[in-house]
Amino acid sequence: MTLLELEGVTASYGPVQVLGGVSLSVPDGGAVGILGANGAGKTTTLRAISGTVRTGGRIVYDGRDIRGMRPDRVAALGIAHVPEGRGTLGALTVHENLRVGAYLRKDRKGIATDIDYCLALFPQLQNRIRSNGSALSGGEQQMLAIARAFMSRPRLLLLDEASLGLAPGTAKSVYEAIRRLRKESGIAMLVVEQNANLAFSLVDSATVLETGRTVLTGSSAELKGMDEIRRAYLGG
Ligand SMILES: Nc1ncnc2c1ncn2[C@@H]1O[C@H](COP(=O)(O)OP(=O)(O)OP(=O)(O)O)[C@@H](O)[C@H]1O
Repeated sequence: MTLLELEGVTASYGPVQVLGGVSLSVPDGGAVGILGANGAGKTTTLRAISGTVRTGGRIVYDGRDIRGMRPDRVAALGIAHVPEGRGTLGALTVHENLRVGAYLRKDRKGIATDIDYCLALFPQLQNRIRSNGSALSGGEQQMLAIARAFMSRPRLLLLDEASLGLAPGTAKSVYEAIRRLRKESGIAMLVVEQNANLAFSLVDSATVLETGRTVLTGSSAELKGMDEIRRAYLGG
């Protein structure tokens, strides 16, 4: 079953149109990547879904058109966005950040269980549980941002450049945790990732954007076998 479908999505910042026709679909429980050069519109595509940029076209999630919906309503439908730059709350502790992620939930027991799960998924956070978000390393902040998104128990996770600015070993372990989260939770994922090797370690298929338009979609295996993809994204 298709969980999310974008058809001919356009988006503008003020008078400047930056998406001219993005189409992609994410199966329920699937993981899909968005590839593209700097400025191709990857981040804006995620913003179009979460309702933080003005959009046209069709964005259908779980059978309903969510285009133009307010971000808080989109979130309440089960879409969690981990933005580029992470967006953890620096003045709150790790524990408080996790609780903020669960703000719409009422199941206290489930929340406590899920906090334990996050700390098992990201053991570094366990030692930092009373530290402020601002005191964490870049890698720990990224882990916290993902964990906080999980705390809302989303059906779809929008993940923007989770490896940005991290040392290669840290980026790798963050992606290992995301793969585990995917396997254990079944959350569908739409993933923007500059490091295509990391992206392909997680996603089943990907869409390639060029100047705000979808130009190619294929399974990870198909795309990795294409010369132009290897040259542009895989360094080979
Ligand atoms: N807030 C904004 N106001 C105006 N223009 C913007 C804004 N954010 C992005 N843009 C422009 O929109 C275009 C698409 O940007 P976007 O960030 O979606 O691309 P991207 O593929 O995610 O690239 P990157 O990898 O560099 O983040 C770019 O030309 C960018 O300069």
